[in-house]
Amino acid sequence: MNEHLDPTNEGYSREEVDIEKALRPLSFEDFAGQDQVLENLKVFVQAANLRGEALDHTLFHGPPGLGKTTLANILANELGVNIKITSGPVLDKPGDLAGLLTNLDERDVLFIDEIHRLSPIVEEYLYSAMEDYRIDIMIETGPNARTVQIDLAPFTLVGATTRSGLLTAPMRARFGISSRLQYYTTELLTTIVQRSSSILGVPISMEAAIEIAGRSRGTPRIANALLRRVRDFAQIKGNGSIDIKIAKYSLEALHVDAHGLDEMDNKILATIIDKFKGGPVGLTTLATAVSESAETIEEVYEPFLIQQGFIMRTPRGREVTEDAYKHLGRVKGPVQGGLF
Ligand SMILES: Nc1ncnc2c1ncn2[C@@H]1O[C@H](COP(=O)(O)OP(=O)(O)OP(=O)(O)O)[C@@H](O)[C@H]1O
Ligand SMILES: [Mg+2]
Repeated sequence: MNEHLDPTNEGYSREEVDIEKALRPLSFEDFAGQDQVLENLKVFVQAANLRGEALDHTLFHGPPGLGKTTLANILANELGVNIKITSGPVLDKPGDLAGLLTNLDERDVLFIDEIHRLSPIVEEYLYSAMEDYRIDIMIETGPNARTVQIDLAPFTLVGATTRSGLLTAPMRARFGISSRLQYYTTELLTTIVQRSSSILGVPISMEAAIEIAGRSRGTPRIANALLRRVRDFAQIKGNGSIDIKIAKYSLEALHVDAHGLDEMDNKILATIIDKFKGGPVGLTTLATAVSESAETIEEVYEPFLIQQGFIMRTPRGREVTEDAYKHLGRVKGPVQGGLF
């Protein structure tokens, strides 16, 4: 989703990636929103610091761009430890993981992004590391090959996933702390846009910040990406500062939807309306119709559409609301009247 707005994607310049880094909050203090999650984490981190112990293994789940990676880094900062970063698909074999694990110092954070994509064999290998801080490693090869058990420094595994439904039960059970991140309100995103503008050194009016925030699909990553594009327009077509006029002009030029809905969001709504008379339609049927997996629809797209009041979940399936018809400029129900 919004891949073109994701600066971690290929095709983005070094500069964009650097900006992304500069905008990333580094402490609990800088991090806006997710109050409940943050409040709990602060307590757990303080307690771990007080006892000089490693923080419990922590799982962050929720849609893309809401701050999972950011929070993993913040945890390491607040614990005063190092962080090693890897991701599920990168860890091919247990040996890759062993190398990382044995290099961790006491209380360090090992961050595994996309943890639902670990191969089963690597995942299994991780269990004993998480539970007993112990792993088996193979030494020598051929006829002398044997495994020895080695102890690891007590560490914290931080896992992130957009698809918690794909995590295995044993994996999930090994996380002492599990937090689901929520979409951000326009108010929160407004403060994030203002903070980012001040880091970028671009003046922005309150009205403009609200406009950008409102079109960011509840997502800080999108808010920051839109801000950077609007900044380009302001510098080239305006006087460098962002007011409501240049903000609206730029968002129009970028074809950003008034609610920040992306292509797939709109496709889901249009499909329910056009192919299923507005619903209710079952999740798997809908998934097939829009060529996306049921899990992705359920975990990535639907929560935002429900939060925005475009979709309802009913016992018989998904239904669109009046607002969805309005948003797409459609008329609800059988066409009334007519010429004859
Ligand atoms: N609470 C926040 N306050 C300010 N900025 C934030 C916040 N959360 C996220 N951001 C910004 O949004 C960007 C995206 O966040 P992050 O990379 O942590 O998302 P993610 O949940 O890991 O996404 P993905 O699932 O795609 O990996 C960050 O670089 C950061 O600048
Ligand atoms: Mg991430």
